[in-house]
Amino acid sequence: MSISLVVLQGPSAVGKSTIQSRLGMPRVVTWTSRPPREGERDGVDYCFKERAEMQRLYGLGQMVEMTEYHGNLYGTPLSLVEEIVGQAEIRSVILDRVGAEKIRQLFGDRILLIGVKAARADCERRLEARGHGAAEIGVRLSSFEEEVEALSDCDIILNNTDANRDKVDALTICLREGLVNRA
Ligand SMILES: Nc1nc2c(ncn2[C@@H]2O[C@H](COP(=O)(O)OP(=O)(O)O)[C@@H](O)[C@H]2O)c(=O)[nH]1
Ligand SMILES: Nc1ncnc2c1ncn2[C@@H]1O[C@H](COP(=O)(O)OP(=O)(O)O)[C@@H](O)[C@H]1O
Repeated sequence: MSISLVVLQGPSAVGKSTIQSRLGMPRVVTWTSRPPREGERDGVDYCFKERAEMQRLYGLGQMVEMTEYHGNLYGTPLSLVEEIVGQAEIRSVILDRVGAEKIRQLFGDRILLIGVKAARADCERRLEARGHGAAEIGVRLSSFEEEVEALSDCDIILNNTDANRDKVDALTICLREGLVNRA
């Protein structure tokens, strides 16, 4: 087994970014038309792009995949995939189900697809703490159940509830050590 890319998938606020940062692997920074949240930096959290530019590049075949998620575009430009192929180091990326499926088609067994879930009530609390209002939380969690169901295609599912935090931390470290030592 030789993994090139770890993909994290799951509903809003289940803890994908938290787990990604604990994995400690270089991150693939994808593109979005969503405006940056407070504290997010262009080129670090996402490359923040105009919707029209993303659509134009998609039309030119320069995006490997692109998806509309709750009113915003998210996508992976071809250049990022070329970067992954050219590097020995394992990278990580956060994608929704559409992106994960496409990347799996391209990378086959070279991806490890980690599904992340949590209790809906935990996610609501986390989104509230992140400063989202009730309407925004409603939108972000409107596809919660379908997104959790879609995780059945993942290689591993981490149940990142508030109560499981320490367990998930420990598992994430095991995963990192196992993957990096095998690379
Ligand atoms: N297909 C695809 N999905 C992406 C990409 N980047 C991010 N996403 C997904 O977009 C969704 C929304 O991300 P974001 O707006 O950061 O909200 P959050 O999940 O609440 O932190 C998440 O489910 C991500 O998995 C991408 O390049 N391609
Ligand atoms: N197991 C956990 N228990 C409690 N809070 C958590 C847990 N995992 C993540 N969080 C917190 O939940 C919030 C959302 O996590 P984040 O990683 O940004 O989610 P996502 O990337 O899936 O939207 C953050 O404030 C994070 O610190």
